[in-house]
This record gives sequence, structure tokens and C-alpha cells, in this order.
Amino acid sequence: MLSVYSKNKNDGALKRSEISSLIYPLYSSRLDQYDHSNFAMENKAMTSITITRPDDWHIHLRDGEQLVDTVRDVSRYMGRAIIMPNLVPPVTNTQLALSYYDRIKAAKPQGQFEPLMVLYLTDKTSAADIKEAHATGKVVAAKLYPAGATTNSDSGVTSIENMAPVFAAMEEVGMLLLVHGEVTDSSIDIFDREKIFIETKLKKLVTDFPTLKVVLEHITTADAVEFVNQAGDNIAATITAHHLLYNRNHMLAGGIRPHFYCLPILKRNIHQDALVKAATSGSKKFFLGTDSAPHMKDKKEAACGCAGSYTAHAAIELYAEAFELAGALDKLEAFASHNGPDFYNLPRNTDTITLEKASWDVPDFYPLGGDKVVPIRAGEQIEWQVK
Ligand SMILES: NC(=O)N[C@@H](CC(=O)O)C(=O)O
Ligand SMILES: [Zn+2]
Ligand SMILES: [Zn+2]
Repeated sequence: MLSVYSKNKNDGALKRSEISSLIYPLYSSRLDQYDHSNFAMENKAMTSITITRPDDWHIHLRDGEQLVDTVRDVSRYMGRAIIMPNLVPPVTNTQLALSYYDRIKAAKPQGQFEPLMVLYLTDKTSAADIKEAHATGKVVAAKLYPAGATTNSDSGVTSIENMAPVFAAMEEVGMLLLVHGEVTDSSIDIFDREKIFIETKLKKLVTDFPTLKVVLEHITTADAVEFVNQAGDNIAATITAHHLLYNRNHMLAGGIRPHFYCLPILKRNIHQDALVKAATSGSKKFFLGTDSAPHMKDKKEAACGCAGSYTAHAAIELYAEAFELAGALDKLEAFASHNGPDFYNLPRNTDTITLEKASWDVPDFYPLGGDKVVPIRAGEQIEWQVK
């Protein structure tokens, strides 16, 4: 399968349907309801695990012709997803959020997939913008990107202090604040930017708005784990599969691997260990958010490559590997399917998916809007697959 697809890399003659059948032979469409109880698994060499259908609480679906590919991947088994708003131009108001919602729905998600929309905060966002978005019932959160912190964050917030009326409105209506937690000061080392953001910005923010629900997105450090653990019940965090499985050695030792380059950047292994411990601890404060962020192959494999790693092709499969490595497969369901909806005050999904231990070859690339995206684990194997 892999070699056939690879050989045709430069052959534009392959139709999309042919590509799909080449790269998705192992995926079945959504499962029917399973009647056996959750955790139908053997205790020793676990070969199968059934969990409540998961959701992805942080994903980038992009827009335009890429949508059909990203929506197909996320909706294979995710029930819902928090849709990141860093488009060009960004999703800064209700009208833009609702039309983006419609475009996602028009991209033919499988099953009952429901996009949960997010407003992109700028210096110009007002309390009225928050209330209008909240009233739609489709916009469940707003995202704070410090200006310049990451991909398409140029229109982000330049002064968190000036956002007080917006945060007060969010606190009032019960809208969640999602945070890309890195400072942007060029004098701060890139590996320290999350830790310094927590110390200099986030601690004050959560003190000033004591009932605001905050998700510190894609955490990467032991410092973030400690902050979240010590904070109140209104503070939670998402953790990506790649930050559980990898550290900066994977990106930098023995050659530079641009597909591991994402923000916040992979840290040293002691931080990876702290993330694994948090995700598998059973704490309700940590939940699944892939931060799957596709960029075209040529924009990653470049002299100045884009930040973002693609994992939506195998999200729960990669998390299953990480939890199995930690000897904590029994904690996967809470992390992937319970803690997120509980924190967002949404119902848990009511049906299940089943993962089986059966390795499969990840292709060298997947289609992305007529171009290619190189996924995490490209050309290698993944140990689990969804039945
Ligand atoms: N994580 C990334 O490295 N990139 C994300 C943006 C983000 O989530 O910070 C993207 O949109 O490409
Ligand atoms: Zn981010
Ligand atoms: Zn992201």
C-alpha cells in the first residue's frame, strides 16, 4: 500500500477516491453502537479497548480546499472538536464563526461530527462581541493568542491587561477562555516561553477573574502541569499526543526533523515525563487536544519551516500508544472522552469506539487540498488502530 502510493507521488493522475482507498484501507467508517461495557479489555496483554467516543478539544481544520481532507480525518471517530480560529483572516466575530461552521458541515463530516466554534480575540474584541457569540450556542469559547506567538497570530492580543472587559463578559456568560500560553518577547529563550507566560501573565489573569474557566492549551512543561494542578477547578489543560510521545531529542538529535517542529516547542524528556504523568494521573483537569495543525509539505521542509504537526490521521491511536507505554490504558477513556465534556459542561458522547492492537504502516503523506501533508510517524508504524 505504502510503496504504491509513494511511487505515485509525482503522478497527478491519481484521483482523490483512488488515493483514499490506498491510504485508508484500515479505517472503517463510524462504528455502530457497541453493547459491551466500557473497558472490554483483557488485563495482561491488552489487545483491544473500548471507550466512550472521544472528542478533540483543540484542532486546526484550516479552510478552503483543505477542509475536505481535515474534516474527513477528524470525523472518522471524534464526536466533536474545538475548531481553532487562526484562519487568514481570523475568525473574530459571530458571523465569521457561523459561516466557518457551515463550511465545515459542508465538507461532509462522517457520522454526527459536531464542530464547536471559537472566537479569535484581538485588541478590538468587545464584551458585546462575546455576548453575541455566546448567544448563538455554537461558539463555546474564545482563544487568546498573544500577538506573534504562533502560526497566524499576528492579529492576536498585544496587551492582556487591556482585555479585562472581555474576560469579565466571558466570566459572566460562562464562556471558556482558551490560551496559547507563551510569551513573545524575543529576549526570552523559546524553551522558556511557556513557563514565563504562566509566571508573568497567567497567574495574574486567573487571580483577577477567579471564576473564568481557562484551558491552557497544548501544555509542554512540568511547570504548566504544576500550575494547573495547583489552580482551582476552573483551570484545565489539553495535552497533545506528540508531546506525550516525543521530546526535543526526537526533533534535534541525529538530524533536524521539521515535522516535529510545533509550538510550544517540544521540551526535554523530564517535561515529557511530567505530561505523561499528568495525562495518566486520572485528574479531571487534563484532556485530549491534538493540536493537529497541517501545513503543506514544502512549507515544513523549508529553510524557515512552519510550526505545526499533523496527527489527525491517527489521533486516538497515538494517544493509545502513549498510555500503553505508561502502563495506563485504563486511564485513556477519562482523558479522551470524559474530562473534556465535563469541563466544557457538555454531555459525554453516548456511543463507543474500539481500538485494537494491530500495527499498520503510516503513508509518507496524506492529501491536503490538492497538496500534501506529512503526518507524524510518516513511513513508520503505529501500534493501534480503530476497528
Ligand atoms: N501548534 C502549532 O505549532 N501551530 C498551530 C498554531 C498553534 O496551535 O499554536 C498552527 O495553526 O499551525
Ligand atoms: Zn497554540
Ligand atoms: Zn493549535
